[in-house]
This record gives sequence, C-alpha cells and structure tokens, in this order.
Amino acid sequence: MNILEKIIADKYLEVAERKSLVPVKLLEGSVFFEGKVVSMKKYVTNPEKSGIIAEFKRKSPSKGVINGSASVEKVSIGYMQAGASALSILTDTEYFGGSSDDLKAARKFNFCPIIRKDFIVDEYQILEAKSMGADCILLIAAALEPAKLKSLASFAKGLGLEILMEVHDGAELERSLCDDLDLVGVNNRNLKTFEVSVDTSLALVDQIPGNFVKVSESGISDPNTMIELKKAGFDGFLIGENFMKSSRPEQAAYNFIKEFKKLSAQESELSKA
Ligand SMILES: O=C(O)c1ccccc1NCC(=O)[C@H](O)[C@H](O)COP(=O)(O)O
Repeated sequence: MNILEKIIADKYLEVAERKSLVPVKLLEGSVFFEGKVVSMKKYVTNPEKSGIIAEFKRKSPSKGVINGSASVEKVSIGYMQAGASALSILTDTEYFGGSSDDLKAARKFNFCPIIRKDFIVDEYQILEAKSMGADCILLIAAALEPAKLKSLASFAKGLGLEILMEVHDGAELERSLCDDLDLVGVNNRNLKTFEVSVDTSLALVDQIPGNFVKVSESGISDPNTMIELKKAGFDGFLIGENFMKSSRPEQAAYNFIKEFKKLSAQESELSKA
C-alpha cells in the first residue's frame, strides 16, 4: 500500500464517523452555505497577482513536522499581503495536522479564494467544504475512479464551488478530464518515493486543454523555477513546505514573491529588447 492508498483507506473510515455525528442539515445551516464563492480561477489568472496558491501545512507524510507553532491567522493574512493569489488550507488532521477550524479561521480573516486541501472521497466532504467557507475543492485523480471523480465534480459545481483536479501523469489526465473542472494541477511529488521533480509538470503541461487553468504543485522552492513553469504555460503554483519550514512563513512568501516579481520584470524587459 502506498501512502496515498493508506490515507484514502483511513479517510473512508474518518468520513463515515463524521457522517454519523454531524447531520447534513447542520452543515447546510452554516452562514457560508448560501454565500457566493470567490473564484480561484479568476484570482490565479489575474496578471496583477503572482499566481501562487500559498499553503498552510503543519506537517506531511514526506517531511514529518514542518511547522508546529504557526498561527493560521497570522500566516494566512501574511501570505495574502505578500502577494499570494489564493490560500490552500489542509484540513486533514492525521497526516497533515490541519483541521476544519484552520479553514474557518483563514476564511474569517481573508477575502480571497480558499481551497479545502483534503482527500475527498464522498459528497459529504464537499458539503463540509462549503459549510467551512471554502471556494474550491481538490479531487485527486489517483484516488478516485473516473466516474466517481466526475460525479463529485458535478456535485461540487452544483454548490457553486470550483474544482482543482490533481494528476501525476498523462494516463490520469486522460481518463479523468471532465467539463466540471476549473483547474488542473500536476503534482510534482511522486507519492511512492516522495521525490519531487518539476519535470513532471513540464512533461504534462501541453496535454492539459487550454480551457483549464494549469497549476504546478509541490516542490517549488526557487523563484527561477516559477519563471520556467510560467513560461511553459502554468498559471498557478501551489507552494507549501518552502514557506512553512520558515519560522515566519509569511516573510518567506514575501521574499519569494518579491524575487519572482523582479525576475518577471527582467524577463519582460529581455523579451522587449
Ligand atoms: O506533502 C506530502 O508529503 C504529501 C504526501 C502524500 C500525499 C500528499 C502530500 N502532499 C500534498 C500536497 O499536494 C502538497 O502539500 C502541495 O502540493 C504543496 O507541496 P509542497 O510545496 O511541496 O509543500
């Protein structure tokens, strides 16, 4: 069993337990339920912004504890002030140390798109995402049969949420693409070996149809890499560990975005010359 299979097996049990404790009616009663979503697609492609989806990530299966003391309020506000386009908030507790309270706190303090970063296997989790104030959900092609992924995407669309589908290779992309998706992400992390390589993104970018916003995910730690990915056709960049490993993640994001902007300006000068 690889780590993703283990997480997914545990997730089914976890969701069954929550379903028995919290009725759907209670989720539907949340103040966020009828609220309009903030479009991840629009913010990520806004040329005034960096395209970065900045992630709040306390720990991970590949790295263990990354940041055990960060405050979601301080970091999420700092990320957005630094120039991130959107927030990714991990809500899985067991493997990533996140929670629904983290997402609710990020929602309370920020007007920006927020993705509920979790391992979604059931419509109930999509109702939860909406009730927490998320604007977007993640569907992982490696974890879902294509028919199920499509039906979850359609359910999320019905609630007004946007959908980021994550793939690792061309086969996953081909079998799971569907009209209800908004963004397609390529995960640079091999979940069997935990190795990260942006070559995964570069190899797949041209296979993603142009009507989807293209996101490169994981292992991005150098603004020059972002420039390379942008030139290749990516609009969005999901970055967690590189910021969160700092004692001040928001400052790390600020420094990174400042450098990225400087490099971008140099690139556009060069292309004019
Ligand atoms: O990060 C992990 O170790 C991991 C292990 C198993 C499944 C998923 C995992 N990560 C989820 C993510 O998608 C990343 O948190 C996200 O892309 C940001 O990556 P990074 O910038 O490398 O923290």
